[in-house]
Amino acid sequence: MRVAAISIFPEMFRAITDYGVSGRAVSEGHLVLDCINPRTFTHDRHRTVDDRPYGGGPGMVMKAEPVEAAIDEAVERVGGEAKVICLSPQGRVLDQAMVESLAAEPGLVLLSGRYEGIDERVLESRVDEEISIGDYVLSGGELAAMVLVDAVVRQIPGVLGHSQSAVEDSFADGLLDCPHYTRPEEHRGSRVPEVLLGGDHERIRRWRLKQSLQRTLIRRPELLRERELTAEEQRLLAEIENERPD
Ligand SMILES: NC(=O)c1ccc(N[C@@H]2CC[C@@H](O)C2)nc1
Repeated sequence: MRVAAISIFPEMFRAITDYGVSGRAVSEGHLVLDCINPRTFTHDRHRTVDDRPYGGGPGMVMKAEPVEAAIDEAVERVGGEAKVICLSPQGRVLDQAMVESLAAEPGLVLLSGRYEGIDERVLESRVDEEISIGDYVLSGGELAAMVLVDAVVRQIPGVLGHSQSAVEDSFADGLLDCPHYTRPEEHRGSRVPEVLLGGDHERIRRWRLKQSLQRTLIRRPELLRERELTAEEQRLLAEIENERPD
């Protein structure tokens, strides 16, 4: 997948190109991430990318010209067919379904604003979609862009080894993840659940599914309302309801 990130702080993206799963995706060629700085497309001595807001008010606004020139360069780098996304609190909130659909795109241009935002004429004319990673304000779109790239890159075949299949990711099946344990069996007086110490894989699978259902019911019940439940999941939920303290 080819991604072009537009930001006045391109170095920030080392956080995903130089580490972990996304870093390996880059080194193995599953992900190509170009960073493009609007400042490159300024022509004044101070390389100005921002200016005061019409109508007054605090802060500065990113000028349309340098950002649009950066978008042109980004679309070319990505190879023409690119979805141009701006990260902002005004966007549709990212969820796993959107992540999976973005992973199917041939190329993405991710626009990260700073200051109070980007001149609206850029959003109107050059941005296909605004996406938010949640209902809170950040100082810039870069961290949101990196969250999106990390989630999307996990969906690319070959990025996660068999041992980490994205299919088993908690949100992949619409449930919260089950608890995880590793050695030692007893830690500060707390023991690993016995079922996990045995070798009965079917019993372990069922226990993990029940744990995921229980956690989802307790912490995020709205996720269950949206989800088709298998017969087995319905049975396990009934068991959970019967076991719940009154
Ligand atoms: N929740 C989010 O995804 C989000 C994205 C961007 C952002 N802040 C930038 C700074 C200026 C403007 O471009 C938007 N805050 C929150």
